[in-house]
Amino acid sequence: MTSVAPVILRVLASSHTASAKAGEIVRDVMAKGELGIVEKGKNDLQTLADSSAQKCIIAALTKCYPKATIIGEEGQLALDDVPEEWTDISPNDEILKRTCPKDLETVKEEDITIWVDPLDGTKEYTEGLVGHVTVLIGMAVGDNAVGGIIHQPFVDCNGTKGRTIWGMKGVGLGGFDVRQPDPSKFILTTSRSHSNEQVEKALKILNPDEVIRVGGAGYKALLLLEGRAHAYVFPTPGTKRWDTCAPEAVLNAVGGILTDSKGQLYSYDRKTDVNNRGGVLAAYTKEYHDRCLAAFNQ
Ligand SMILES: Nc1ncnc2c1ncn2[C@@H]1O[C@H](COP(=O)(O)OS(=O)(=O)O)[C@@H](OP(=O)(O)O)[C@H]1O
Ligand SMILES: [Mg+2]
Ligand SMILES: [Mg+2]
Ligand SMILES: [Mg+2]
Repeated sequence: MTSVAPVILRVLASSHTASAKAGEIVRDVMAKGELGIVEKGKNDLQTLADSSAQKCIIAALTKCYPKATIIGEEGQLALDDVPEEWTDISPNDEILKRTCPKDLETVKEEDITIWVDPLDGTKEYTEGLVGHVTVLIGMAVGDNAVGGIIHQPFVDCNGTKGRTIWGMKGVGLGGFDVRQPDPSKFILTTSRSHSNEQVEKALKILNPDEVIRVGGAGYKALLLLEGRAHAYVFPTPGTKRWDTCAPEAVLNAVGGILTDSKGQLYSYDRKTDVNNRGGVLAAYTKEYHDRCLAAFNQ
């Protein structure tokens, strides 16, 4: 009899495939050109791609893991019109072959909370800045973000459309080569479309050599892992738990950190308030996270 991988690894492996399917949907909506933009709130958009990609991910993961809790940015969407092929996913083999960390081996399906942001960087998507767009699927056990997928629908990888980066603490990172940032520089990344006075004040205090303004929490986390920025700074409310769960887990997989702007970890428990009220401060290394905290506390 072949042994079955622990459920947390299987959820990560299935999420890998679901994110790629969602990415295909995001590309298809863009190719058809009918985005169906609706304004959910102030400077907060939803398109047909956001809702369709969420339906795909939630329908697929619910089918495989009915006892897990799944929370999606776009709320409760009816799943009765989801085409069969959107849910016909097989888990990623490379992830299934990995050794599960001891402390996650006994996690049960019902202990897992899955945070889904079907399209991170919607504002940028509607403006054609598709390189900023990611599909985010984060896995939490109790308060902790333990696994994450960051899928880039518009980045090609080895001849296939879309690139999927995955991470799990104690397992590592896949789909991406991390690079250290230039130690002689200090480069920050922040929001392109949701900045405000508080953010600009913090950037001034940190006095960076450069500020890279891009869309999406997922894309900003990738800039950290690519060594293009030293810290992700957004010291104001706006992002939600589905924006940060996957980026936090992926950063954690290689020793990175994501907290609020005071250095406090967020809880990803299913019952938590979804708002990241304390903002976001993230870095690939503790050194740069500490440097920002020290500057804020002066
Ligand atoms: N003020 C405000 N109001 C509503 N929503 C907000 C706000 N600030 C950030 N966000 C959401 O956070 C996601 C990332 O946005 P940004 O890249 O602009 O900013 S951030 O620096 O990552 O916070 C992005 O998520 P998606 O909705 O998934 O695209 C934003 O909608
Ligand atoms: Mg949104
Ligand atoms: Mg988002
Ligand atoms: Mg979104």
